[in-house]
Amino acid sequence: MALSADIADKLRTAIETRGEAVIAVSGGSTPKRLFEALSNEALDWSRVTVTLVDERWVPDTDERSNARLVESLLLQHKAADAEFMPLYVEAATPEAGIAEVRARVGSMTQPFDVVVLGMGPDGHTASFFPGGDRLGEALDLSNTALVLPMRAPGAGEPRITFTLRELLKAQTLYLHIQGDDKRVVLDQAEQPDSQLPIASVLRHARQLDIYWCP
Ligand SMILES: O=C1O[C@H](COP(=O)(O)O)[C@@H](O)[C@H](O)[C@H]1O
Repeated sequence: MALSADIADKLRTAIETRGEAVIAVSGGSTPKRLFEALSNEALDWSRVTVTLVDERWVPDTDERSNARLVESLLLQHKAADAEFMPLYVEAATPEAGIAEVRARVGSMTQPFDVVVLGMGPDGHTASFFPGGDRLGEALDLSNTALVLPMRAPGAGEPRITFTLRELLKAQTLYLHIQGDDKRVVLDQAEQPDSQLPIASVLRHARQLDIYWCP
């Protein structure tokens, strides 16, 4: 509830200042209650664009789709008027669809006003997975690509993900995690020699607000 209220404030401020707001959210299981709360926040959702920080390469008819989660829980109630920019396009692989996705995400106002990252128990965030085939590229702060395909042993499907450089540009960056196990992973990531992907966010973020709940 606190994170939802905080995000809503940031979106309202962006709308007052620029006439629009852009938010990139994570998928997975953690954001469900956040999305339900956020979808009931009073603000001019018709001026808000919602996208994802990463996506599993499946259509939104698939239960694993992050877009499906956003559509079913966030783009409801007061937030039903928001515009959604999904990262999946109809192509057999993320490599085949990347040009279309790049054109789509390039049309959004950047930097984003709000980015909400999650974190998996393996220390991945967005689709920056340990052992990912393009992990180095995705975390390289000199890489100007907006999005990249990603494949990793622990990822299940092929993925598409915004790069770290793009996500760190956000006006407000949040990390949203739940449970004692993830708190332990976060503690590990805070060690100076940590190789966990989330450690790159902790090291390089100008500002990061961490929201944790049991
Ligand atoms: O696969 C993904 O996992 C992470 C973490 O998800 P959770 O189920 O542990 O909350 C998520 O942040 C990311 O967006 C998603 O694609």
